[in-house]
Amino acid sequence: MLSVKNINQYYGGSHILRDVSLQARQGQVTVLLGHNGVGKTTLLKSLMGLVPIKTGSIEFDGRPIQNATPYERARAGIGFVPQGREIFARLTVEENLRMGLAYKSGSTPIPAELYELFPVLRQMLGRRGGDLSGGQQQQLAIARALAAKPKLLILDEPTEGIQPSIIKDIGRVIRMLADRGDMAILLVEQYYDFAQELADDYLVMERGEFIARGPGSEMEARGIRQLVAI
Ligand SMILES: Nc1ncnc2c1ncn2[C@@H]1O[C@H](COP(=O)(O)OP(=O)(O)OP(=O)(O)O)[C@@H](O)[C@H]1O
Repeated sequence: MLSVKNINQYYGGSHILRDVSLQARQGQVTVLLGHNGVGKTTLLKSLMGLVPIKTGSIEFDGRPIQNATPYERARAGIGFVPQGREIFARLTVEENLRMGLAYKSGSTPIPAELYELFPVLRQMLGRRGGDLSGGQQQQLAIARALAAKPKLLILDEPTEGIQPSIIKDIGRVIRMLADRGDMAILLVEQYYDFAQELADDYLVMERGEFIARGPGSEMEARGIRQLVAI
């Protein structure tokens, strides 16, 4: 589904991503862990085309996309839930969901399934995004990314600052989407228990490189909890 090979990225003279390679497969949750500032968000932004890469290739659905614009990548089927959610505070919940369909034709309906995944959104359709709680905004950000039915869903720290009951709901949705088998999920996460529970595969980044990777079932035995502990 997603195949990334030897990406190198720089901010000015700082070498941020160093020969990063990874795969995200359909029906699986690939979890990326690492301390603050190691380059996780930069990697996700590189995958979305929001920051340029110097070298390396990104293949999605069998096609190279490393030169495509963010818009083209979204259109190709990549949904992105950014760190901090980036909800449009002055737009309603419904308008925020419609933004997820912005590149589709005007008559494309908001999939009803989104309200089954996140029932709270249906009750709040007319409310402004900025008036939602942090957890509700996170659910809205995920639903907005799902509106266009992506084949790859990328999430950047969806549990950050969110209360435990909503974290559980979000975890359930991520697992369910992966188990359905038609979507690949790439999850950046610092909350170890959440990451371990969801991971089919894991990657650990340090200073722009992967220092550990393997099946999620082996995370505990391989001491990944200690490796990423703050
Ligand atoms: N726009 C930018 N210009 C210059 N340097 C940047 C920029 N954005 C990030 N950096 C630097 O690149 C490095 C990687 O940052 P990045 O945000 O990718 O890390 P991260 O692993 O996602 O951290 P966090 O968990 O805190 O979000 C950091 O040293 C950061 O200071």
